Amino acid sequence: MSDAPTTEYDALLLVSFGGPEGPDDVMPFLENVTRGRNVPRERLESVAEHYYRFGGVSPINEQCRRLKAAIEADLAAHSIDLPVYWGNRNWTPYLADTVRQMAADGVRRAAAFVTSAYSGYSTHQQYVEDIARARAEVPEAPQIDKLPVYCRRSGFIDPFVDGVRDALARLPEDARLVFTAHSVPLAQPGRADYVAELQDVAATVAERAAPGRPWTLAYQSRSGPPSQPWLEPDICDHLEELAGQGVGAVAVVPIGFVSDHMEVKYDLDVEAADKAAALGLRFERVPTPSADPRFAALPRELITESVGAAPPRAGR
Ligand SMILES: CC1=C(CCC(=O)O)c2cc3nc(cc4[nH]c(cc5[nH]c(cc1n2)c(C)c5CCC(=O)O)c(CCC(=O)O)c4C)C(CCC(=O)O)=C3C
Ligand SMILES: [Fe+2]
Repeated sequence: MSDAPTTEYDALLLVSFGGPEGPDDVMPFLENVTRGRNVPRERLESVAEHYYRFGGVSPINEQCRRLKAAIEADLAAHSIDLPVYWGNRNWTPYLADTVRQMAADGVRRAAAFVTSAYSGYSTHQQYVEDIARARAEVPEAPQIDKLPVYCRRSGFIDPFVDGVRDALARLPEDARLVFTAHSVPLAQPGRADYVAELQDVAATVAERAAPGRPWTLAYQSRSGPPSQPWLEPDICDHLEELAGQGVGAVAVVPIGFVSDHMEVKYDLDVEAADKAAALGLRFERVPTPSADPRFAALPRELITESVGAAPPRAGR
């Protein structure tokens, strides 16, 4: 036994959504994501096209590899000896396989950092359920605690603040800020908490990066049957409305995402950017936190706080 203070955790598990890594992965991935969900066939086919346009490769896995490396670098810089594992809900490396490996390595209790910052069903509870399902598949699975929702933490907010300042510096004085997040059905459990957090994050980023500048919150990437109401306004409809009001430039801030997922690369960088061009709107898309060292420090900060003591030092 060492005298160093110990954490209750003996591993960190990075949990993400998962995405295809080639054209043959696209349909099986989409089937994994939508199993038991009410997503129309036409929607699946058009989303498949978004992936094919990028060679069937989602940016999310490379983002996870970079984030994992940045988290490892942060832990090492703080002399914290905690192995980092990575598992996905919907594609390889699957959560259950990672949990099996953790059990084989003797991990007893892990903290989970998920690549989604907010409360709500799609953004929080679904991750908790999928972690539980993966554990149920593995004999002697370690205990896995999801770390708290972190959307209000500076490690998440600060990179957006910097990005907004940079984007506005490239745009005319009257540019508007448009925050955007993934839409969800109005009936989805936890929707009110999700929206309240988004409004709070948007207000905080706007106030810090551009006090007094008008801003709005829009939604993107709607799916589900058209009869079902989802959070609005849609970003493209909203751009049209702004152009109609005489606005000439927008900085679009994807606060609903931690990295450049396909929803950012296609729904914003292609679809919304094309829409803006057609409307004669100047358009800048602000970067996501991605592998920013401030963001990569969050797992360590959250673990340290949850334990109320310093994590173990290397070489214990
Ligand atoms: C709130 C939210 C986030 C943000 C929080 C978080 O980051 O987790 C998010 C992230 C993501 N969603 C992703 C992909 C997909 N989501 C789908 C479908 C859906 N998303 C929903 C919500 C969210 N989704 C909902 C309510 C549905 C309807 C079906 C259902 O209720 O489940 C579908 C099916 C096709 C379609 O319907 O669009 C796909 C392919 C990827 C990977 C992207 C990549 O490859 O880079 C990521 C990061
Ligand atoms: Fe999604």
